[in-house]
Amino acid sequence: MQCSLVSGDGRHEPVALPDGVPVVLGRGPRTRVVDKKCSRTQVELLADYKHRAVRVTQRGVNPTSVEELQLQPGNSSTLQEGQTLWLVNGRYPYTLRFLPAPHSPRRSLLDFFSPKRHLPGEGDEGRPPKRQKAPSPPKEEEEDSAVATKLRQLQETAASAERAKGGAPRLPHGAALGLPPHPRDSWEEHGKLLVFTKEGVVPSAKVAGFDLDGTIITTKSGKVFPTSPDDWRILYPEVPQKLKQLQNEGYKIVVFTNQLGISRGRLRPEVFKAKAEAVVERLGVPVQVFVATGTGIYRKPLVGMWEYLCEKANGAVSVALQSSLYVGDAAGRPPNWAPGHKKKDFSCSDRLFALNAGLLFYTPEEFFLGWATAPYQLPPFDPRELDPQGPLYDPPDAALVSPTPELVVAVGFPAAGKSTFLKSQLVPAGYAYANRDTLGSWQKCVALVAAALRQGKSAAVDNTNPDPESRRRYIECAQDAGVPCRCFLFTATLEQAKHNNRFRDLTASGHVSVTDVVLNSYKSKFVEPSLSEGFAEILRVHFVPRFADARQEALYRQFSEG
Ligand SMILES: Nc1ncnc2c1ncn2[C@@H]1O[C@H](COP(=O)(O)OP(=O)(O)OP(=O)(O)O)[C@@H](O)[C@H]1O
Repeated sequence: MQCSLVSGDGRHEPVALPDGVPVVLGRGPRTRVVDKKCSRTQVELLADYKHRAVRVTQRGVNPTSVEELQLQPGNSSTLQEGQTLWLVNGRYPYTLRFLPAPHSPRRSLLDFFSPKRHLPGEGDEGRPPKRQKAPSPPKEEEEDSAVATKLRQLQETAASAERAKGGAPRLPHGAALGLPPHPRDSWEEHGKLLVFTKEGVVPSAKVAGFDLDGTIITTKSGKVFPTSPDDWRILYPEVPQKLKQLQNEGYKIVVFTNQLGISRGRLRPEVFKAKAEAVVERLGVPVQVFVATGTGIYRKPLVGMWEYLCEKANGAVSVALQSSLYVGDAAGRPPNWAPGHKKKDFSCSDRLFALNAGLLFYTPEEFFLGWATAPYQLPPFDPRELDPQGPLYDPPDAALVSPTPELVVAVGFPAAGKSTFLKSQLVPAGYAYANRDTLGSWQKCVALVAAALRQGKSAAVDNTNPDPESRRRYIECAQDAGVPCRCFLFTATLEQAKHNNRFRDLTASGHVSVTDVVLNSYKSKFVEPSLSEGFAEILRVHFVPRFADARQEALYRQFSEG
């Protein structure tokens, strides 16, 4: 199981709350709270997985609240799923997310952000679910930034004007706050990200995001891929009208599109830019377009484009996750998902992008045509479900480290986590370490291991060792030295290894990226290790997630490929 605290105004990534481990939260880079009224150690949170709740203890001077209940310094209360925690002075809302959800291991994040699925246009003019009412407002505030203070005052004035009119407080839209619309069409480039902002785009707390191909447009030719730059048409006649309606309701309209062809040299950036501008022109509403031109953090389903929007391309207006939405056709729908729709979706990356970001998700047919929710499948490996409290290895009564000399031979997929585990568990206990990637050949590994055993030391071999032949060299080494040889079988699956490999590429550890060919070759060569090969014991080593910091965890917990 996994528990995290989700920022209700999307200020930062969810914070993991391990079972029974106190986590202290307050002002600082982790929460991006700069308000001096919030202590750096404002609250202590203690997750209780058994009861799916979190004990909240106020450590700061100013009040933390759970729903309407204001705490005092040193006081505690229990935060349940569905309730809101306000970090200080009725500001900075958070909700809890436990995964997997009860009775539904595959329940999506959408359920946590919107208890009832809610299609815009269904009898309520597309308004988002009602927001929680904040407890008493802050008395006086000091922010590091005068601009942020001014903006917040404007936002609060706009909200109270709405309240005075008797309506529910509306979320800030730049126009209502007096922010000027974007003055002219512009393109910006940030590494593998292109951003187009149409004249008239205004920042807003409510964002309606859309994929481009297969969602807003399709090909005129009927082919899967466009045959020329002008081979496109609007997918459904309802699209422009629906976007106009969203604009009138105060949504900022944003397109997020993957265009890997640009970095692969198959699509010239100028050609794509001209097409994007023509599509926006045809839609007739101001749109901001984010284009991921290569692999990396900007490519959906990773949320780099979304974060860029929230942090750098929405003026100073904070995006409200619960009131925003995302529409895309890569939704993981199986074959025959609706009459006349025989083909399964080519991927699930749009749905996963929304899941990663914590956004409400709709397919184009659900959103533009009002169709019922279609069935879908998520990928077999779900990085959100890894349990940091899970067992490290089986059988649990085995010793991880031997008090007498031995040889440990690893077996597992590339990127299964072998090096990380052996270096953190065995090397600190004095084991010599042999790895073919660094030494250059298996012969050198054998030599290193033999020398260590001769000196009366233990040793560990960190190679994939998929078959008996690759393992036999080391077993014989141990037999020659008269010490036992154990096998550590890393249980991470192919899908997880692929995810780890992408994570390793993104975190720039200096390791050479492993291709799918290499991963699949391990799978085809793999023969389950057996005691009959000469092993004294076989330990099954599980992947128990451990992260250097919350940012690494936030990245790892995202679905990384559709
Ligand atoms: N317990 C863990 N928690 C979180 N991340 C991990 C853990 N173990 C490994 N990783 C990450 O997974 C990626 C792959 O891990 P590692 O390099 O240890 O795998 P490996 O099996 O040694 O790979 P290779 O055989 O290709 O050398 C790395 O980015 C690493 O940081």
